[in-house]
Amino acid sequence: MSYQFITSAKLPTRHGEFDIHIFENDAGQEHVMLTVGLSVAEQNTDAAAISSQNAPPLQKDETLVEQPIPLVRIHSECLTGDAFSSLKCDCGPQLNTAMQAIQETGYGAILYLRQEGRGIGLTNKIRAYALQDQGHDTLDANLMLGLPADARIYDMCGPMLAHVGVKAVKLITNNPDKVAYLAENGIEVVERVPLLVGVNDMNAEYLATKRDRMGHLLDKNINTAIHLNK
Ligand SMILES: Nc1nc2c(ncn2[C@@H]2O[C@H](COP(=O)(O)OP(=O)(O)OP(=O)(O)O)[C@@H](O)[C@H]2O)c(=O)[nH]1
Repeated sequence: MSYQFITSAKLPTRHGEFDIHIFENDAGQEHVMLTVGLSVAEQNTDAAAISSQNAPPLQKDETLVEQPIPLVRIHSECLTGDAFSSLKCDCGPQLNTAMQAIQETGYGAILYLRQEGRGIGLTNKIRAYALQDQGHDTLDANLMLGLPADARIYDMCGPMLAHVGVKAVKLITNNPDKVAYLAENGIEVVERVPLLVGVNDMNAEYLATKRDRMGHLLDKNINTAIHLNK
């Protein structure tokens, strides 16, 4: 699958102003990147394309100040959590906290990947929720539908980060798959920043299942974690 940068613009939010960049894959699926303090890598700008046709290659400026490592969140789409403030998961609070943290550092990105429901899509996620209403956990519900526990891929992250010249990150996640993907694809994860926010009575079991059955790096005491509920 190949991924193409399409367009970008400014996006003011209640957390501060981001640049929003749209990428599309061969199937026309759109992925989104929000950035703060990151510039489009020189080889990706129109100016660079023109200058490379007409001028000798640019020499690296030895006097350039080294940039800090950007704070990055790879976030999979969750319509119910991100838009409707669902209490069944921690997605909305995670997104908001990450956006705020990245604004505070002034240097980073959110990669918002359109793989709803861990990649099984919205309709199947709601089918899985119906099974969860009957008492099944988040993993078994997917399996009972004949679907993988997690159908996501992270292939788009490399090209998206390359667009803004990012080769090393501080990654906000509890999911070891994301760390492994980046490491296997030449993006250094200098630090994993854990994120446990928005814990409530309705999602504590969901988080415990992700910890106990899906390998997520979450503390033993999810129930006693600070309830930020941002
Ligand atoms: N199938 C299914 N998907 C869910 C359920 N609850 C949330 N999701 C989806 O799970 C995904 C969560 O993705 P992320 O926010 O990237 O989080 P993560 O993979 O748990 O890893 P972190 O980086 O630690 O947050 C989103 O695509 C949600 O739509 C559920 O019960 N079933």
